[in-house]
Amino acid sequence: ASLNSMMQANGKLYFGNIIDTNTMQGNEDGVLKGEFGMFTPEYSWKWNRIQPEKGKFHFNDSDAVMEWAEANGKQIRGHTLVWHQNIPDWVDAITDKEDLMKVIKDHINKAVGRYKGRVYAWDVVNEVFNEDGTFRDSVFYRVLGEDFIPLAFRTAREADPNAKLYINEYNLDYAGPKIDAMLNLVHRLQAQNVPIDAIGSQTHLTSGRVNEVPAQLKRLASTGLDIAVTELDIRIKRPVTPAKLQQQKGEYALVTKGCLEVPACVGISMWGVSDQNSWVKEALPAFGAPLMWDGNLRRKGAYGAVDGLLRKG
Ligand SMILES: OC[C@H]1CNC[C@@H](O)[C@@H]1O[C@@H]1O[C@H](CO)[C@@H](O[C@@H]2O[C@H](CO)[C@@H](O[C@@H]3O[C@H](CO)[C@@H](O)[C@H](O)[C@H]3O)[C@H](O)[C@H]2O)[C@H](O)[C@H]1O
Repeated sequence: ASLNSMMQANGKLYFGNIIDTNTMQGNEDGVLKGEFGMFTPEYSWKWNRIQPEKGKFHFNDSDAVMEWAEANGKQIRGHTLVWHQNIPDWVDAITDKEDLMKVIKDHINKAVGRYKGRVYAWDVVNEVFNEDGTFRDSVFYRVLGEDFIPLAFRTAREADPNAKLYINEYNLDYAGPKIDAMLNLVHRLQAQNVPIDAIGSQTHLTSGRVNEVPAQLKRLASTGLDIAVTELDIRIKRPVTPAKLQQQKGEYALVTKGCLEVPACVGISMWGVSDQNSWVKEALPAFGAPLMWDGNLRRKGAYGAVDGLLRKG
């Protein structure tokens, strides 16, 4: 039984992972198709890929990802529409309110409209907060303040009334000003009847700092929205040792159990298959071995822990 089918047997919608042009025909293809049911495009659906120049849209790679999913009976979580990273310079340079609102609406209408009725969800806004709970600096916040968030959600809802609309963020894994700010923002959006359906907790974790995850998932669920673990990996401070891998096993089980125990948690998505191809390798070289398969695509103890937990049901 696949992780996806066992997750469904436990009353959830999916167990997912990432996909993109670099992995669609790669050596992970078999594991991706065999284990996972929901896929998040790793980079080809981001603004700098879809609209690198104003008014010029490139959908070749994003179409290929959508067609790969449909050809293999898989679903897609669109990622991501409004994010401070991977923004072309022409967007970053905008200073006029009306101009930026028009540009945001146009981008969302084109990107969401193209896959209308074909995607399960969209990460509408991504990573809007600093660690201290203040809003992160971005062209969106600089020019429009917090208003870019309701604008993005309302536009996405009109463009695809069926897609689940997410706000997605990292480091919501422990109590502190960032998750407090997220909860307060969601309450403000709900009070304004902004069409937000769910909160995505990326869950990029550091081994040894995992224990609060279940409690924080419960807090996110207290908003009444769906929640999901959207980008799971648990990186280990180097050197990676058998004892640390043993600890990681328990941590993968704890996060999975944390989602199983919260009815509002619809599913878990991983951010990669093999340790070899993880973003952690380049971005955080002091850490390693964050995923459930090793560099030779052998299942790690982490896989066994999750598999065992889901089988127990
Ligand atoms: O940073 C990790 C997470 C954090 N949360 C949000 C989530 O979206 C983010 O994911 C990472 O987000 C990063 C920025 O978009 C992605 O990095 C992109 O990853 C792509 C594929 O490797 C890179 O594209 C390749 O770049 C190469 C050199 O520039 C080119 O030669 C390749 O043709 C091109 O495909 C992009 O430059 C690089 O920006 C990572 O794959 C992806 O794992």
